[in-house]
Amino acid sequence: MSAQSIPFVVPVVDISAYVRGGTDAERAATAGAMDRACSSVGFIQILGHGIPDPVIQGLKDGVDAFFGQPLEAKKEYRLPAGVNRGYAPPKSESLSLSAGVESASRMNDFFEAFNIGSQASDFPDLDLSEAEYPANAWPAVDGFRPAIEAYYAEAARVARTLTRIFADALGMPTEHFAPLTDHSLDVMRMNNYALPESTVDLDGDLTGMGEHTDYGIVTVLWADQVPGLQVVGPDGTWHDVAPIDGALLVNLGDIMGRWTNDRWMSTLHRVKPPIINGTIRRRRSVAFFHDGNAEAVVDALPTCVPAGEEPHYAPMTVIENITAKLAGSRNGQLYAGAGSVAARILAATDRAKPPANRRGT
Ligand SMILES: O=C(O)CCC(=O)C(=O)O
Ligand SMILES: [Fe+2]
Repeated sequence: MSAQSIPFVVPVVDISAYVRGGTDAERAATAGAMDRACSSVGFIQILGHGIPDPVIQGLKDGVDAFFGQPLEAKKEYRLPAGVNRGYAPPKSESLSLSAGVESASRMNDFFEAFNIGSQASDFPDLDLSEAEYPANAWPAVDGFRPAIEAYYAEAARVARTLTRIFADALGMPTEHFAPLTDHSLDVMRMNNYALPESTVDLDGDLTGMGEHTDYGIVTVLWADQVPGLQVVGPDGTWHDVAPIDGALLVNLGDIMGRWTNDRWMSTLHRVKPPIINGTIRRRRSVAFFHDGNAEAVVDALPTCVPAGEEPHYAPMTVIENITAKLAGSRNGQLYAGAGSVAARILAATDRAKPPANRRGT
């Protein structure tokens, strides 16, 4: 069967054997399913994550309360460029630049976002840099902080559980990633895709969030079921993806690609929310990026480099990779080192366009 004729499915993996505890055989089955999912699609629907429904409801309510404020109120929570915290208004980022690809219209991603993450003060015993682990800026919105912190703690737990499954799936000791992620640079980005009616220019190059790969180890994504998220499948074309009931989406970031020497790949994705009767259908998502300790060196795992072969990438620290990617998305500097990510975007884009010389067929 050719790659073109394989139907695109995002595999579903139930991780309860690791969340609630299971037998060795159950955990081995989960790790095997994870390996197949990560080697083929790089996006996974996970069930059995154990996040209580009220925590997810609190997250949705908090996101609605924050983004429901007037733009001017939200802008109070804007932090200086380069600080990955606080409010990011629409059109302040261009994700495709992070991946080393020029977008047709720079800084045209219309999502607005609010970011929180791990702070130096969370680790008083370590001498962490405030620049790398900046302090959060909490908005004065009733109930927002406790609700968002409750979900953040759950997402962090799920991300760490995933790294244990990954270690088993890759033939490494289960706790291999623990010392590399004990003060992980984690960021949680709450995304709101909406534009006031009067600002929607349907002739423009309207992008919810430009094509990109995530930067870190793994992303745990809560999203509502409004369509918009698209993922490049093994056939090189874009496919719509929405979470099934009760599931979180999980996708691998570039660091996992480096650790696994491309046995697993960070998967390209973008967001194009539907436009119905001239208005954008509002869509929300919350991405928890688990990126690893800033100074952790990312070098191919020994189980992922066949005997006699060289690793595909030179060692790099977590912070070096994240800094280069953020310079792309935030400051408009093309990340020339994005390598295979840029090549994959260009290939996917080309395939999606009709051939130039085809007319009227
Ligand atoms: O909105 C989504 O579903 C995806 C968001 C995303 O890709 C990101 O924040 O990196
Ligand atoms: Fe993403």
